[in-house]
Amino acid sequence: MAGHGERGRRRPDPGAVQPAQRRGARAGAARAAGALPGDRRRLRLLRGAGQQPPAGGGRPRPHHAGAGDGTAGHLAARRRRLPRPVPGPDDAALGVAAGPARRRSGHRAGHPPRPVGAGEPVSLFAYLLRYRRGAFLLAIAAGIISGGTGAAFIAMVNQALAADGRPASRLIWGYLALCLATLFTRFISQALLYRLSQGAIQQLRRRLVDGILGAPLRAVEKVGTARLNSALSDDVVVIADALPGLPGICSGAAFVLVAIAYLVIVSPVVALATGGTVVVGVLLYLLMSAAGLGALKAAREEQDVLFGHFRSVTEGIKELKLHRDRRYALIERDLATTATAYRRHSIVGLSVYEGATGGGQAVFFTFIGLLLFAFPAWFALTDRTLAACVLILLFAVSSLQGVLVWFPALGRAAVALTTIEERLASLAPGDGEPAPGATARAATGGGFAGWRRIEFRGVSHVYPGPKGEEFVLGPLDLDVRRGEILFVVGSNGSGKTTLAKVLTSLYPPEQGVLRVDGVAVTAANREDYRNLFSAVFSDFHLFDSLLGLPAPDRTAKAEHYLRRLQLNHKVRITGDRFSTTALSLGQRKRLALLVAYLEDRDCYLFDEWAADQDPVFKDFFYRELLPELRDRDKAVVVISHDDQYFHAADRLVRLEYGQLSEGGTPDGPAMAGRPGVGPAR
Ligand SMILES: Nc1ncnc2c1ncn2[C@@H]1O[C@H](COP(=O)(O)OP(=O)(O)OP(=O)(O)O)[C@@H](O)[C@H]1O
Repeated sequence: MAGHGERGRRRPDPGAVQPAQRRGARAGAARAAGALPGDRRRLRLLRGAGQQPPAGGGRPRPHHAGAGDGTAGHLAARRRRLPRPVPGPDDAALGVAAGPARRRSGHRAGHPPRPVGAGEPVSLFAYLLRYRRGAFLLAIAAGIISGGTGAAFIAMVNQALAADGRPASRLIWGYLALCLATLFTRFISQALLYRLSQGAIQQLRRRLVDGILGAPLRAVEKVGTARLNSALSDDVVVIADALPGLPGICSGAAFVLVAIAYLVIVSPVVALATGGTVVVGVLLYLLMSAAGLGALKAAREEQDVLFGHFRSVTEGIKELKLHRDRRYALIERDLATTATAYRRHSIVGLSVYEGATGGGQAVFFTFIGLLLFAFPAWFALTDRTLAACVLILLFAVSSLQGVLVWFPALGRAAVALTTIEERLASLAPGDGEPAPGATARAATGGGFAGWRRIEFRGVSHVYPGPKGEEFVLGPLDLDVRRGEILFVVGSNGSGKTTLAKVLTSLYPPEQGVLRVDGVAVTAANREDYRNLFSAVFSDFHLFDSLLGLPAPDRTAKAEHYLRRLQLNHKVRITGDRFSTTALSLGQRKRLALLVAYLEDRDCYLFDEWAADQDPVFKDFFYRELLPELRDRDKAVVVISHDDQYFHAADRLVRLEYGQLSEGGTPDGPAMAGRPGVGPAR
């Protein structure tokens, strides 16, 4: 889009994103922690079988680190510039806190957690607690009981071993009851936590989708699709991968606690020493894992950069195949550098986590050694007490191992959650942006039925640019009328597409007013206003079905237009689905035009639609299709570089450097000598 239009009106932008910030933002995306293929397969199998990895031996899937995108200050600064939304009734109902990341959502599965500050880590436990406090506490309680019964089970084994002669029937029945209680509570805890965590994942995805759809287009453009895709697909998966660890963590921790409690009965001095050892082990673990978390965050920051390179590989495959040096530079320099940095941070992060886990275990084994070899000399412990203590501690260590092994996955999940919260925070809901679930009245164009004229008065839009410069569209005065074909022409980068986005109110005017028959377009009626338009932008997206179009006679109409657009030999419509969208660019644009026809809105906007059509169809478009729409009393706005068809316009306006030329009279060089181009009517 860069063109000499950029040289247009520039002025310093105090809030402009500076190059350093941009670099930070780019660098501030990432994934960490490379997965071991064997581990992935194993965990998938376990999950498929509805199991969790075995305590102690089970290893969570090492996946990606999640983390802040490394642009905490940048995001925080951006958030500060964004308007603070006013809490809506939905929010109150959902218990959503007012704040930058507050969502308006019809999704009722629990309360979206409060937004967090940039970089503030969000633990999975805290997230689930805020998501469904009651259910989560219940699941934790069941996990604790399950762990507790496990420890009681050990106590009973110990008693049975210590019993002289035949064990009492009370012990046998107690043993059976404990077996059942352990199995039952473990199942309940796991089932509850799986249910809860899957709901939380669904809600997280929904919050992201709602966040994207509820944010102003500019905010979404600024965050960038690569980062949003990475959050939607990758970060959510990282979190999902850590969730199966929760039941085992709860029961394992409970096991250790109950084991210590039992030790109090067996030997208070050993229990006290064990408690002290646990505190030392946990402190050591926390100290070491903090360093690991830092490395995982750094790896997560590399992830978005890496994803950007992957996108270059898939989307730029033709250019890369045709140019050896470019391919070499991308693969061997950019991609390799980022991949190496990502791998280095991941290895450091995961190794430190593993080291922390090993450190915790080492502390325990040292303690067991002390117990075996030093305690008998220091304290009066019988052989039987010593054996009982060692047995309990060995089980406790194995249980602890099962807990600690999940901690790297929890660390990555915390980083991923933080990243998602940061993305959501930078997608603050826009004033007048629709609640994503809203449909009905808006789809009909609502309050503007029977309108005749759209007016721009002093409308402007500013893109912050590099080095504090910016592109300014406007201030513009312009009318768009029904039953009229309006051409918007101008050189590359002069602001035509930007004007189209302002006209459709995808960019609400930053200054000036947009009116329909004298009624100002505001946040309250913006959704109705947008639904006046059918648009085919130059970077249009073609859905593979007639998504959202009313069913009555839809297929018959679609088939009619397929014939008119000469697509009937390529595409069929079954139900509401196109048989294919694997078409040439020109054909895809025709299919997008078909969808626009079926929408049957009052105002049609075509952004360089004909640019990819063959001469015959181009002629058909300008000479037949456009006049037909006008005759159906549609307002038709055509952005075009096809100067040989400018005569098809009823009125033509020219944009240069973001400014409309006087009166919209076509008098530029491209118009010289063209017939049929006249002044504004
Ligand atoms: N998302 C964006 N963020 C920042 N600047 C942008 C963005 N989109 C466009 N611009 C800048 O705004 C100016 C106008 O762009 P626009 O796409 O409106 O031009 P155009 O007239 O449609 O160009 P073309 O004829 O090449 O399609 C350009 O200088 C471009 O660099």
